[in-house]
Amino acid sequence: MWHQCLEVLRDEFPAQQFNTWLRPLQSDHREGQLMLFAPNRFVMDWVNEKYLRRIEEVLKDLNGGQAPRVNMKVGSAPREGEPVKRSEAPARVNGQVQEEAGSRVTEEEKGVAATVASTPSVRPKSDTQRRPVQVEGDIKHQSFLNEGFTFETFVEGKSNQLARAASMQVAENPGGAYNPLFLYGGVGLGKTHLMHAIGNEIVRRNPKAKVAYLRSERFVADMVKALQLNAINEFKRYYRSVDALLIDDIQFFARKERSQEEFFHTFNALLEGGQQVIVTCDRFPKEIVDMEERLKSRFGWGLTVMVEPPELETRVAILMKKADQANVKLSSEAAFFIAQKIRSNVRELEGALRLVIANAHFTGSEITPPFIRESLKDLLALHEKQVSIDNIQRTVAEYYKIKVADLLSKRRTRTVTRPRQVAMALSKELTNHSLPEIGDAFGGRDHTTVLHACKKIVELQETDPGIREDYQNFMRLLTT
Ligand SMILES: Nc1ncnc2c1ncn2[C@@H]1O[C@H](COP(=O)(O)OP(=O)(O)OP(=O)(O)O)[C@@H](O)[C@H]1O
Repeated sequence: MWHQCLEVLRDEFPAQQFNTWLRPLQSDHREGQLMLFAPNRFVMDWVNEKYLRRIEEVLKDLNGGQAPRVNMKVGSAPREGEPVKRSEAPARVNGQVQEEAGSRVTEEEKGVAATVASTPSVRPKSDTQRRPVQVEGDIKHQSFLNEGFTFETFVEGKSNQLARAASMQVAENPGGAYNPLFLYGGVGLGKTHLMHAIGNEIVRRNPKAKVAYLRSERFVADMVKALQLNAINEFKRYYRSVDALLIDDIQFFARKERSQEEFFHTFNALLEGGQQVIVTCDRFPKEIVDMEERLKSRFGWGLTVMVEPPELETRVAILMKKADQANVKLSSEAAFFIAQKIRSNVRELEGALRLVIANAHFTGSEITPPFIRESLKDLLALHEKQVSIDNIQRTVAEYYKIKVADLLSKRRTRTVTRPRQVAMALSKELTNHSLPEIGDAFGGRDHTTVLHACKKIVELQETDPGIREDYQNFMRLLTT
């Protein structure tokens, strides 16, 4: 019955919502009671609040008007014949992990140390006001939280609602239920902003809290330096002494084996001590290549949330807010015009607004759509040249003489699946969208389906000259 219920809900809710909240639920039906298992508390609370009523209604319909009792729990469903038990609570980590000599520092790690060490401190991404975080310990470097990156300055929209809510929860209860918090998504979408917002909020609530923010390069550089100076114990002590460790752009640890190992132990020690860990990454943990499995799986213990590209209304709201912060009057017509043209990410959106404001300032002009068009001429020309998933779908459908709707449909006949896989592989190669975003754009498919399609097409290009030729044709059609 739960599977039937899911089928009904799948048609009712947008794919993103369905995949985030409903699909991960597992069920166990016994003695007139349906137990739903959520992967973590956050999902459970959200489903309880937003979807449970509808779930009960659907179940009632499916059950001939009689509603089964529905309860929710954190954990996973017991297998056939197994008693119901609470599981999934992260197995506690042994803080006293045996730290053998382990991996050696790679040449790449040494290279990072050479470049990062020459910078005096961790540089925040923006030049706005910055505040040193209280840090102690023997490693004397500064780490900064950007004071301008707060929850108040973060504009909420559908695309970041969940990430914002989760971040807020962590800020209110660091080291609590959502540890670690893993924020992921494409470039310039606000992950760093949210991470700083959490740090700022933790310090606001508890001025004594020790919060360390750093990009992963800094961690690598500090570690290499500590090893060179025979000060690895100080390094460990420092990183393990913080109340919250915020590490930005963790994908940078790929191939840096010694850093991964060191981070793994730090991570375990912090979780064990009830200290909060927050990590950002440009992709879903399982998709990070050249990263140890044990580290990737540990990322998934707390809460993993995606920040998506903002939809039009959110882009407009962000522009209005940024203009307001800069004390510039921006009409909603002008904001709408920019938001419609710049769809890639918030950083570019901000850049475009800055350019328009500077131009208006120098020329004394009013910010109108024609003025914006002129100011952003070069940027817009570049955007128009970029390949979109939409464009890829249209081109592929036309080439194979099928409909775009077929590519997005659930149909699994060969005439449709192969073109669909080709279109997915092209989307991965030619656009900046992540695997989950591409999956979404193909009728709400899972990111693993996209990954499989990409691998399949690489394989086929080796073995099937027809596919190889098609793929090369598409590359030509789409990029010239
Ligand atoms: N929802 C939002 N409201 C207000 N500002 C935002 C929002 N999202 C992003 N920004 C702004 O966009 C800029 C880029 O955001 P940020 O640096 O946090 O992106 P990111 O996801 O960490 O990118 P990267 O992956 O490149 O590190 C920042 O100036 C940030 O303030």
